[in-house]
Amino acid sequence: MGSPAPRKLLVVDFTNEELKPGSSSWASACNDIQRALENHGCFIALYNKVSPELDKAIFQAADDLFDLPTELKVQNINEKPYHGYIGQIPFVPLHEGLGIDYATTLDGVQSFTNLMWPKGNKSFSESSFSFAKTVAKLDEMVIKMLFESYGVEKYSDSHIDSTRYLLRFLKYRAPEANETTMAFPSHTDKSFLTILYQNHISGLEIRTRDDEWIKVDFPQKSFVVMAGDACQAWSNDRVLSSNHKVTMDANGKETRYTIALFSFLSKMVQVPEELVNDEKPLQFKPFVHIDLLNFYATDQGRKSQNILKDFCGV
Ligand SMILES: O=C(O)CCC(=O)C(=O)O
Ligand SMILES: [Fe+2]
Repeated sequence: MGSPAPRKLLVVDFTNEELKPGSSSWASACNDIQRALENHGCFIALYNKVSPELDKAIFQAADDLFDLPTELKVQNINEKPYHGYIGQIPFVPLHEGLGIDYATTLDGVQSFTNLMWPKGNKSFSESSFSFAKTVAKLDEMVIKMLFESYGVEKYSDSHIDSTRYLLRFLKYRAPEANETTMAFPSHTDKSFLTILYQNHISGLEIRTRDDEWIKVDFPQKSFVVMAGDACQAWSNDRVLSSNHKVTMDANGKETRYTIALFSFLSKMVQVPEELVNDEKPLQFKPFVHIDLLNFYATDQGRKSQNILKDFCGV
């Protein structure tokens, strides 16, 4: 057994202009990212490409979206599980969320915007599109670094080319007196990576490998980058897709918003042969990414204590 993972999350500084492939800061960031994703399944990214204007606009967009009548919001339907409207759930009363599929394409953002605002909403569509594109750049950089850290950078371009992004607007209202503070129950993400951006209200907690829950207080304007189950499978069980949940402060008065970018692969999720050896024999069979979500949406999938083993274990 190795030593226990440190309780503090690693911070990776993407604002460093020297962070270019081939530089020493790039190489050490690659190692840091691998270690963080293996130990905790997530890290904090300092990334300054979201301007103060875009930051303001994206939370304004969230306000405008959640202010719409419920009858309209429930029309955000997607055949892919957990992609559309989620809310009005009695045991998760604080939470509501909506998702823009194909959020880094104009078509994806336009069709969502037109569904919610038949007369259009330029500021909503522009800020959502711009935010998704900007955060997807961070996602791409993390993929490049993670792949390089494992010596399989030759696969990163084809991985990036077949990535689809889902942008979710997540709202957690403050609990009323004597109401539950559990705002989003414990789960692992089914994505490859998830990148979270929050307003000034925290609430995210993650469970470490040693089964300890840690509160994630990330500096304002920074991001949490988290590995999903597909990344854990791809890495042949090296990376951790950590359990996480959202808990609101019982005495808090303000709404928490999270804008989350989830990445999914449109090609097979497959362990690179370089990550299989005698010490680490193949753990998972190749699978179609969306089938993992479809499995999770079944009774068996939801009850599973080890979804990857049950879904695609060798
Ligand atoms: O709001 C957050 O910080 C976490 C959201 C989350 O875990 C999810 O949508 O999968
Ligand atoms: Fe999550």
